[in-house]
Order: sequence, then structure tokens, then C-alpha cells
Amino acid sequence: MENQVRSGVGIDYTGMMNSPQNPSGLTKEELLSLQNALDQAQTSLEERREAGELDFSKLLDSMKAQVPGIIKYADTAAANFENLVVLGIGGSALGPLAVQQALNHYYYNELPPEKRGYRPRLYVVDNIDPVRFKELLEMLDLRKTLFNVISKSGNTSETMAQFLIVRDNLRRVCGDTYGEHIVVTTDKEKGNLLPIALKEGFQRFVIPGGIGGRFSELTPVGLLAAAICGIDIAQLLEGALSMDRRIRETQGVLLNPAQLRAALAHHLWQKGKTISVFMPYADSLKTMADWYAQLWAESLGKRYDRQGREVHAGQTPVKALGVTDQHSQVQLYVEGPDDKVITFVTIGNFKESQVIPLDPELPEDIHFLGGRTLEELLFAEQKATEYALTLAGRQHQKIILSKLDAYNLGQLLLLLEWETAYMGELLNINAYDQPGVEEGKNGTYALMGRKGYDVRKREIEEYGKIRYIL
Ligand SMILES: O=P(O)(O)OC[C@H]1O[C@](O)(CO)[C@@H](O)[C@@H]1O
Repeated sequence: MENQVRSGVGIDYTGMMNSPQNPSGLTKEELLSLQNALDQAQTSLEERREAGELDFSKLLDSMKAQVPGIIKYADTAAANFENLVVLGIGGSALGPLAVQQALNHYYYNELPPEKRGYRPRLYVVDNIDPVRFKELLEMLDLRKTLFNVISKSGNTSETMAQFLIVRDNLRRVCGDTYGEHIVVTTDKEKGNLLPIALKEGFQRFVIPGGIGGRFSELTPVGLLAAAICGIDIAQLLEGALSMDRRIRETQGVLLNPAQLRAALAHHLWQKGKTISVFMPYADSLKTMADWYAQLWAESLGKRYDRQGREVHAGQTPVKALGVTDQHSQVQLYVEGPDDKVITFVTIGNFKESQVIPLDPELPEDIHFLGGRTLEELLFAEQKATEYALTLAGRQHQKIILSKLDAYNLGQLLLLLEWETAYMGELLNINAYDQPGVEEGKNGTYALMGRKGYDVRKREIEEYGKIRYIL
């Protein structure tokens, strides 16, 4: 069955390969032509790993060793609180959100406590919209709420602002015990959050030094919230470790899944496919597309290559959802500019099945649905979209999860992280910094009056003098 792999995570890249139906697809020779570059990438990624740049892979074992401690804290937190609120942004929020949505009940927060295994509801607040924030605080009983403040740098304005508001509210409502409602996840040595946590005695978890936000889901950033909400984090890490080994120990583009995905992306990038669409066919993977978008965009969108030449590299990630977006974006994918490569993500076996009833009294035209299942309809629609794209000469591939569980999700996370690292090597850029984002952060500091940013403030004010406003 095409939407099936025996177990684990597989890649069906038929829709990218040359065939009578897809004459503009890649040939096997084209794929193999990148092998030397991929071998060099593999060597240099191992070196970077040793040097501490790829700690998302290197520290997986030590994360596994932390599991009992995390679970111990998580179980106590689950017994003491009805709500868990994650305060963070970017990599400090998207991973926890994606894993929760993928693995827990879709309506987890709405379930009665016994159906949640008496674990707290989870809210991930990844923005500073004042209306949403105020309404969240109004809705929660703060005496029954735990806040996990997550920031690798410990300096991010948005997260610090959220934290200050929450701390203030907690002090008013909970008095001297307010600190018991805050758990901080941040760097071991750096940032402003750390000294506050130490001074005020908040429970603390550490984000290891060599892991940037977008690569940090399998550290306490993601593991803590997942464990508090009853997700099997040991299995998540087991899956991650198995994919990590598979990628590190396998040679050859046709066998190594990260090399394959990066090679396909790189070939198509060179052929002008500047947009990478990530389209899961499962509502529970919708926020995984948000997580992937940050990973791909922030890692690969770079002005300079490693030699300082201006390259403006990077594919624009687009998030879509099957089948929903078949009725909106797919029109563009099939007939619009030929600048996209589409990755479907499918689940071989859904954990639930839903039969569509057959009613002979109803019009005959809808009888074909009766007796079939919703997942059959979903698979049929996904396959039909593949076919329509192929007929239109559009390139697509599919990541297949045999089923959606913690083990396979861990594998998927590592696959996407490693393929991003490989793509960084093929593009010859630094995939681990984000200088374009820093500029905006500094500008915000300046406009908000942070000490030491006066010159920048004057520059921005100067720039703002002439406006064209209708
Ligand atoms: O975890 P931090 O340091 O608060 O950063 C949050 C996010 O901000 C960025 O630094 C820039 O957008 C991301 O890379 C990161 O995930």
C-alpha cells in the first residue's frame, strides 16, 4: 500500500523522479551526482558535531539520561496544577505545541480531567497580543496554574514581557508562594532569566549551550511540557536516537533519508523551486508545519555563504494542510508559477477510524461514500492531488509515518533537523545563526528605550520621518 511503510518513517519520492508522466522529474544520475558533495557534508557535519555545533544530535543520549528527573518533576506538577502555560516564542514554543497536538487527544484541553489522565491542560502562548494575553489571564485560575517560561537566550523581549506580567499577577494572587508557579527553562550560564530564577528560587531546567531554539524540541524545552501532559518522552527520544543513528551511520543518497531529502531539495532549488510546501494530511500534524517552517526558514535563509559571498540562499517554507488546502491553495500549486516543491506527510494507520454511513434513501450520487471510511477518503484525496500535480509537471514527495506515535514523531523531528543541517552544507551557509532576526530585536530594544541603544534609536526615528500614508 502506497501510504504505508512497514514501520517507522519512510520517504516516497516517486513524484520527484523522471517518468513518462513526469518528464521534468530528476533522473537517478542527477541524484547520484550530488554524492561527493553529500559525502563531504557528512564528514563536515560529523566535525561540526564534535565541535559542539550539532548538539541536537550529540546530546540525545544525555537527554535520555535526564528523562527520570523530568518525569519526576512532571508528575508532581501534574498532581499540583490544573493548567500549564508555556511562555516562549519561536523554537521555545513551536516544538512544545507541535508535539502536544501530534500526540495528545485533539481536544485535550476540553476533556474532563479523568480523560486527560488527570494531567493539566496546556496553553502555549507564543505571542504578545495584548487581547489574547489579558483574556488568558482572566480565564485561568492562577492558583491552579503553572507557568513554564522558556527562553534559550533568556533575553527575548516578548518572553520577558510575558514573564513580568505573569510574575506580577502571581504575586498578587498567590502572595509569597508565587515562585512555586514558575518553572524556568533557559541557558545554564547566560541571559537575564537565569539570575532572576536563581534569586527568586524558581525550579529550573537547562537548555544545553550548543542547541539553538529551532533545534531544541528534544531538550527540556519540549520534553518538560510533554511529560507534564502525559506524553511518553522516553519513546520520543528513542525514536529520535534511532533516526539519528540511521542518518549518521548510513552512506549513500539513496539510503540515507536526510541526504535524500536534502539532495532533492537542493536539486530543485537549483531548478528555481524557491518555495517548499509542507503539507501534512492530518490535523494533528498541522502545527508540525509551523515548527518545520521556522527550522527551514531561519536555518537556511541566509545572505552570505561561509566565505562571506552574497548568496541570498533559502527556500520559502509554506504551511498547508491536507485535505483542507486542496480547496484553497492546491489550485495555485497545480496551475500557478512552477516554483514549488511539495512535501506531503501522511500517516499509514490513523489511531481512529470513522465509517461513513450508507443510506440508500439518499441521492445515488453520494452512494459511493457509504460504507467507506474517512481515512479512505483522505488517502484517496491525497493520492488524487499527487496525480494532479504530476500531470501538471509539479514535483512532490511524501514522508510516510507508519503510525503517529511518540517513537515515530521523534524520528520525524530528527529527520527534519538533519536534512536542514545537510541542506545548510550543500548551500554552504551557516544554518545555526539568525543575523537577520537579530537586527529586528536590536531595533525593538532601541525603540523601547533599552540602555545602550541610543544611536540605533535615532537612526530608526530618522528613517521614520518621511511616511507615505493614505
Ligand atoms: O529561546 P529564545 O532565546 O527566547 O529565542 C526565541 C526565538 O527567537 C529567535 O532567536 C529568533 O527568532 C529564534 O531563533 C528562537 O527560537
